[in-house]
Amino acid sequence: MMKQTIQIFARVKPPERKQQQGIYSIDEDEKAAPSLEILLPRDLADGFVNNKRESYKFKFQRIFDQDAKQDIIFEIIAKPVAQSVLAGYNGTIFAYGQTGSGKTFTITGGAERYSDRGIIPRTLSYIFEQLQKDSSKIYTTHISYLEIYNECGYDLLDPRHEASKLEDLPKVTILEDPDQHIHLKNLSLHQATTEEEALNLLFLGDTNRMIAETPMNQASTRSHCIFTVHLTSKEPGSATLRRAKLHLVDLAGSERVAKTGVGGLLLTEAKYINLSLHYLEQVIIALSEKRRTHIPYRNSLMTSVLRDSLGGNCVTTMIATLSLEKRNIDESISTCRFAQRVALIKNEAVLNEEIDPKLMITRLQKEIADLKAELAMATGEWRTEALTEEELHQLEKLIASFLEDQDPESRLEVGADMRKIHHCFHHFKKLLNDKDSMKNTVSSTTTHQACQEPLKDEEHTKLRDLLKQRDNEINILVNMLKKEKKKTQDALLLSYMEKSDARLPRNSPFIPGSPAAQSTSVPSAPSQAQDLSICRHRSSLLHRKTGMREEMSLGRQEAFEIFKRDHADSVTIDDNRQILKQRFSEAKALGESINQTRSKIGQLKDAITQRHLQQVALGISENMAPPSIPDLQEEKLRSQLEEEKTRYKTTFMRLKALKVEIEHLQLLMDKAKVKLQKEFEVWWAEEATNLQVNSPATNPQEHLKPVPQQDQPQILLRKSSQGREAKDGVSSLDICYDRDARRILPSPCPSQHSQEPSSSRTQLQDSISERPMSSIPLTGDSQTDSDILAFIKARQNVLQKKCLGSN
Ligand SMILES: Nc1ncnc2c1ncn2[C@@H]1O[C@H](COP(=O)(O)OP(=O)(O)OP(=O)(O)O)[C@@H](O)[C@H]1O
Repeated sequence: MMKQTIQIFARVKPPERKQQQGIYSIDEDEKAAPSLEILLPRDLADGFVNNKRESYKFKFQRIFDQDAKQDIIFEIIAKPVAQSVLAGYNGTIFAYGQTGSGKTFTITGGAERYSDRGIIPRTLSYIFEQLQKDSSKIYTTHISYLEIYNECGYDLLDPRHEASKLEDLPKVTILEDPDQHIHLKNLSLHQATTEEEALNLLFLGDTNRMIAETPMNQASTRSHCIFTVHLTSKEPGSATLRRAKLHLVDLAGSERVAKTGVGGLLLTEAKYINLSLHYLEQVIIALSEKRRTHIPYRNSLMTSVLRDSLGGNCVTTMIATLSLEKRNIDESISTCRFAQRVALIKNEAVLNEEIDPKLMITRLQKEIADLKAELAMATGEWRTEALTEEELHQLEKLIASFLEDQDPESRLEVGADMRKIHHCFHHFKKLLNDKDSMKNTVSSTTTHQACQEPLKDEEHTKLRDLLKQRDNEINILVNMLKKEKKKTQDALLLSYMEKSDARLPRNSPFIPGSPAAQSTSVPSAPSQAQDLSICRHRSSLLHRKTGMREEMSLGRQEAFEIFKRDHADSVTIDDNRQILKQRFSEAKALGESINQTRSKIGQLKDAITQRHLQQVALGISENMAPPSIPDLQEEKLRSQLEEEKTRYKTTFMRLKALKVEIEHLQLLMDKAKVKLQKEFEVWWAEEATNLQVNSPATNPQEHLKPVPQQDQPQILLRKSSQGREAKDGVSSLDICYDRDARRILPSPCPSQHSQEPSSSRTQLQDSISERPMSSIPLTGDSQTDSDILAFIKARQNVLQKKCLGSN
């Protein structure tokens, strides 16, 4: 049992603006625990009713200042909890703090850089690495991802997320068994056999969360997310199962309704925006007060789910995230106060062991059968019916293994069944008789041989050499067999890589035929299948949920391209694309180096075998026994072989790590793309509605009105995919909503995108950019019209920005 209070850590986020001096200080010198002192600026301190304090001091297990990197956070905070979980204890890490203080950054990680990955991906990586190392147990890992929004639970990994709105999905509800254990109905568990599979599940959940969010409902700041790793372990042959859960929790923003600031009531009476957090606070208060017996866990879904983590069977850690700027001082003090209360809560973590019911039943059945037989013997009621075929077969097997067993202490256990005991005696009698008759035959043969001439010494040596030669041949054959086996494994791996990495760029080091593909270990068949299905699921999700670019009309695609180019995230996507390219070429180089090392190893092995054969052959031809000291040249070859093997191992590990990084970067890029496309869809819908409402041309009659030639930018709608012809009155080709649009539409100011100056084009562009939207003739087809308007708007926005930028 591990008795421990909840560990509390603080992490200060780097400021968005220039650092304000003197708002806080960290005292690391204090021996027991470092302390964080928050200093109230004079103007704020005066505002606190009945409170002239100018500073507040809080103790934490450890305080991480602004420059603390994600790897340190993992090492100090998450790794010990992960280690407890691997040992069979439950673990929880939760981040608590106001909106924007860095909870998601700490728990999941930043969306930009690989080095920014947070506690979840790093913990997954660590856990799978440890599982791989430990062959003494059989482990099974499952993942679940729960979101609690407005006191309702949603399964972020529910495949129906694709097709349904959040509200339409079945809610996750609590079931409590008679032992007061909590079970969650409608929360799916997904097996993950590798780190990559687990990361894909994390990505799926995050994407589902992002997609369900609307501008009206910024769920990410108001919802709680609980990513859980369920780990089961068992020693081979044992009936005892160990189950442990690791909850990684990103809570909603902890800000309060009454952000009174100077006004006063703050810190004591202010109410949480979030009901679940309010109930969480009540549970924490109840737990931290010694005399309280009733803890109101049942009040909310979140406190019910986290029941074990708070005052129960769990190793729990809290990270207080702080955005220590002047405007956030009140919230920061609240967060620290909350943490101090949490630190008083004692948990008792126990190993969660249970007996595998199937194995237990078999064991008990056997025990019952044995006891029945013993009873029958004791009461003299022997069973008289003949042993069945199956029973006889089992008995023969038992006898055979008993006879084969070299251990003199071994026993033949047949239970208290006289029929079986009799059968054993019969068997042994028969064996004894057979042995006697064999002895007679053998002794007559040996007498006959003894009469023959004794074998000559020379013949002995020859036979011995022949034996050695055969040994060598066998060795060579075994090596050949090993090589063939390796080739088959490589072929399997290639086909796996071919499927799973079909989305990697052409120069991917993991594509079939590339060196790296031949050197990675072969994943198990079920894992491949699941992996592939997750990848497919991920990309289909990307397309379906975000309006699918291939389904966009051409105008909309064009507008999307402009929107994308102008979006702040496009820089991140481009940066990551560059890094990804670099990583690919690094991986390619590593793959090539691995391939070279592999062939070198093969050559060295061949050379060693040859050298060995030569030595043996020499011995045979010169009729000499092989030398007892090792051959020097062979020794040299062997040490070279060892060096190459070490090089192979190191390069292979580097390639493996690089592959994880590449996968992660791809996930980040996918995520950024989903976000971008989602934002575009929102913008598009808004713009189309606004423009259609404002534009007189939305009147179906309006577009038929003749427009004076000189006033009118003439528009040709060439929807090539539909083969639709240009409409009357809008027939000359000035603006074209196809792939050539950017070539035909010039910018009003010189830009990188339009390098061909043309006076007529400039005129045209001027007329478009200056013209109110309402004067642009439309087609009457609402879909097409919204394409036109949104496109022109997007284009104008970009052009205006560019002009501003260049002026
Ligand atoms: N330690 C840090 N280093 C660098 N950037 C950080 C750090 N912490 C947070 N950020 C950045 O600050 C912004 C807000 O952080 P984050 O989204 O993690 O806050 P949050 O507390 O989860 O907010 P919410 O309650 O809205 O979910 C993000 O852009 C994030 O990348």
